[in-house]
Amino acid sequence: MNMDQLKRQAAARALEEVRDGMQLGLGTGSTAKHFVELLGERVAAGLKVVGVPTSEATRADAQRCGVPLTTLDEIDHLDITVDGADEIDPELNLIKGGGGALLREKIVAAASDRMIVIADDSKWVPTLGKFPLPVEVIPFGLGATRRAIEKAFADCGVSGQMAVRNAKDGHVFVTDGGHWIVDAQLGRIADPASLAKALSAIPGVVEHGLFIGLASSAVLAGGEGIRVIERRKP
Ligand SMILES: O=C(CO)[C@H](O)[C@H](O)COP(=O)(O)O
Repeated sequence: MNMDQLKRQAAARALEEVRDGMQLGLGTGSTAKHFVELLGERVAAGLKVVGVPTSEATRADAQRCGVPLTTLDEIDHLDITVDGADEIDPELNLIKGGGGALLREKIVAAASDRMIVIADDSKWVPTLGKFPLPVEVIPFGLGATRRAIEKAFADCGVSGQMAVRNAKDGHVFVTDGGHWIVDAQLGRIADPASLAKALSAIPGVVEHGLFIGLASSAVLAGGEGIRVIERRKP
């Protein structure tokens, strides 16, 4: 089974948790796209749900698949968000933002009763950090923000190269919110919760890709089948 089939399997398993009448957060990325497509098939067959997309790309996919959409201004909570991840550790802390949608993804996940992470099992890691950590920043004052980020890294015992993300056309990648992303190659993040806190305190940082304590469960599809991992209660 190839990677894409594994992603679809994980998405199909998460879909089993969806019930009639639910309000859903719709993630971003290739795995989340499978979920939106499968959800669209269920909607066509009569399932009643509404979704809040975490990016303009997912909005377009959901519209194409016939999934009714709403906003977090029109409803007061979401039952489940289903989203992918770039890395998942055994505490179900995540690195997200490889697709650049981390800000809306975090807002939507935080507004949800449950967040189900769907992935092929290559995303499962003992410690976060091999995947470059995305930090969404305001372009104004970027030099000062970068220095503050470097200090936060040093205070948290990590270091690594940072680069402003470019889009495929070679221009700076601009998020749906009009911000830039700095990707940081940290290698190993021993204490992701402390780093998340330190980054959140920097004025020019809009959001970062560390999702701490947000995921309720992870559905991992691999060659041996599907594993569902529930987050341990604190
Ligand atoms: O965080 C994300 C987008 O901002 C994605 O969920 C993450 O990058 C995983 O993507 P994929 O399912 O394509 O591997």
